[in-house]
Order: sequence, then structure tokens, then C-alpha cells
Amino acid sequence: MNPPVALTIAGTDSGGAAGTAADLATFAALGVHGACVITAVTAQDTTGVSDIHPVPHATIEAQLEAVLDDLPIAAIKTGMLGTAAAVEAVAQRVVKLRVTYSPLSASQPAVVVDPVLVATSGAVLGGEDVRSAYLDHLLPLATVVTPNLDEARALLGHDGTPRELADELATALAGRAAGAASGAAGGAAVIVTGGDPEATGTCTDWLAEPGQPPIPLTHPAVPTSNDHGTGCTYGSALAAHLAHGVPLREAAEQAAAYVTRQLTRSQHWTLGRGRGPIAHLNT
Ligand SMILES: Nc1ncnc2c1ncn2[C@@H]1O[C@H](COP(=O)(O)OP(=O)(O)O)[C@@H](O)[C@H]1O
Ligand SMILES: Cc1ncc(COP(=O)(O)OP(=O)(O)O)c(N)n1
Repeated sequence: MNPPVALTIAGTDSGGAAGTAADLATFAALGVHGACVITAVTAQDTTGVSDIHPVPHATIEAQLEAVLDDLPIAAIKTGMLGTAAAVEAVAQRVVKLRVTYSPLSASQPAVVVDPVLVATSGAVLGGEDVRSAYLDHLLPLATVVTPNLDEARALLGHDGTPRELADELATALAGRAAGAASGAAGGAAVIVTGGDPEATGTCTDWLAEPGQPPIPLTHPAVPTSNDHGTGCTYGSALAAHLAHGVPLREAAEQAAAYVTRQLTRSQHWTLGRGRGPIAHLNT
């Protein structure tokens, strides 16, 4: 029997912690065949990002064409897209997929958008034009959007509690989805990830589904500085569970449990001079 297929559209991390390294390893660990469209090549290690080479637009388009015309994609996960043009190209593909979708041939793919703007190291992975392109084109089409606290603040342009940010972003995206010729029904769910693990001993992610009050999803925090790639691992675990047909809330809980398990594995590693990688191994 075939495994479900998920597609990551993301950048590379030469240190093997974040980006497509995290996404493909997580898909494989969770029983999903992973395909990948590379949007940018980064020179990156545990201490930061030293160079970014955006992949030419035509090459991104060619990769999307090759994969989407051939494989039965059950979930798409986007990570670092890097340029406004790449955000728009992905959004156009999602619209095309929805327009040509036939209930007889395949299920609608779930679309998980991690709106990557800034790495934990402080490196800017998407500028103001990328932020605007996310809001105008891609986020309203998503099944679920997974900003961390900083990304949620950047997208909305102001601060707030994680609960408030999740609620406001979901409401804003529902308004934008209604105005878009997207085929998106009712707008995107939003999960604002993170919280303050060290203060409470737990992490709380806030899930806001369209038209519903946000709910807290709390799991144990792992005290470690080996957390590089955590957000990518979470988003790809979420996409993998959605590809298996797991409902959103349960998929979010299982994705957080996966991250917690992998952080526990890497908790005491001493790889690199900076924030070490979250484990992508299963031993
Ligand atoms: N120290 C930790 N222990 C357990 N879970 C964590 C820890 N840090 C983050 N998480 C979880 O990892 C997922 C990704 O969150 P986050 O760290 O906010 O992403 P990012 O790497 O994009 O900043 C969330 O489910 C969050 O609760
Ligand atoms: C190529 C690339 N993509 C995404 C990120 C951001 O990774 P994330 O898991 O959200 O968190 P960090 O720990 O890396 O901040 C990245 N760094 N590189």
C-alpha cells in the first residue's frame, strides 16, 4: 500500500537542523513520503545564517510543476519562501490545485504555512515585502498557519498575548479568504506556537479555528538550548499527521508531542557552538 505523500516548499539549512532537512526527516519518521521544492539555499550553522541564495523563480516554478503534476500530494507544508515572488507563485499553485481538484481522483491537500520571517538567531529570512505577500496571497488560502510569537506580532504589526494574536490573525484571515477567489472555505486556522517554556515548565500553543474561540494546547517543556529547527519540525509533523487524515486539533497535539520527544532526545547533545539541532533521529 502506498504511503501518503507530503510536499515541503522550503529552504535548505547546511547545518541540517531546520528547513528541508527537518521537514523530510520528520515526514519519514511519521510514515509519509516527502517531496521537496527548494526555494533558497542558506549557509547556516548552530550560530546563525551567513549567506542566502534565493533559487531562481523559473527553477521554483519548474520544481512545483514537476511534483504537483505527478505525485498525489496529501499535504503541502511551506517554510522559508524567501521572496515575495515565491510566496505568490506558491499561492497561485494552491489556487490552481483547488480549481482542478476532482473529488473522484484525490483529496484536497491540506496546506500548512509556517510564515518564516526571522530565525531564532535573528537572521532575517523574509523582509517586509515577504510579510505583505504572505498576508495578501498565501495565508488566506492555508488550512492552518503556524507563526511563532514573533512572526504573529510581525504579521499583525503589534503585540498581544498569544491567545489574542491567534484570535486576531484567524479573524483577519477569514476576512481576506472571503475576498479571495481561492476556493478556501471559511479561512485558515491559526496556531501561535511557543510561549515561555522556562517560566512555567510547560509550552502552550494557541489554536484558533475560524469562528471559534482560541483554545490552549499545553505540553511539557524540555529545558534545552538544542532547539534549532523546532518550528520546522513542528510544522512538518503537523502536515504529516494531516496527510494521514488526522483531524486538525489532534494533529496539532500529536505534532507537539513529536517535538517534545525529539527535544528530549537532543536535550544534552553538544553539537556546534550555538543552539544545537533538535534531534531528527529516532534512536
Ligand atoms: N523547550 C521546548 N520544549 C517543548 N516544546 C517546545 C519547546 N520550545 C518550543 N516547543 C514547541 O515547539 C513547537 C514550535 O514552536 P516554536 O519554538 O515557537 O517555533 P520556532 O522554532 O518557529 O520559534 C511548538 O509546539 C512549541 O510549543
Ligand atoms: C532554511 C531555514 N528555514 C527555516 C528556518 C527557521 O527555522 P525554525 O525551525 O522556525 O527555527 P529556528 O530555530 O531556526 O529559528 C531556518 N532557520 N532556516
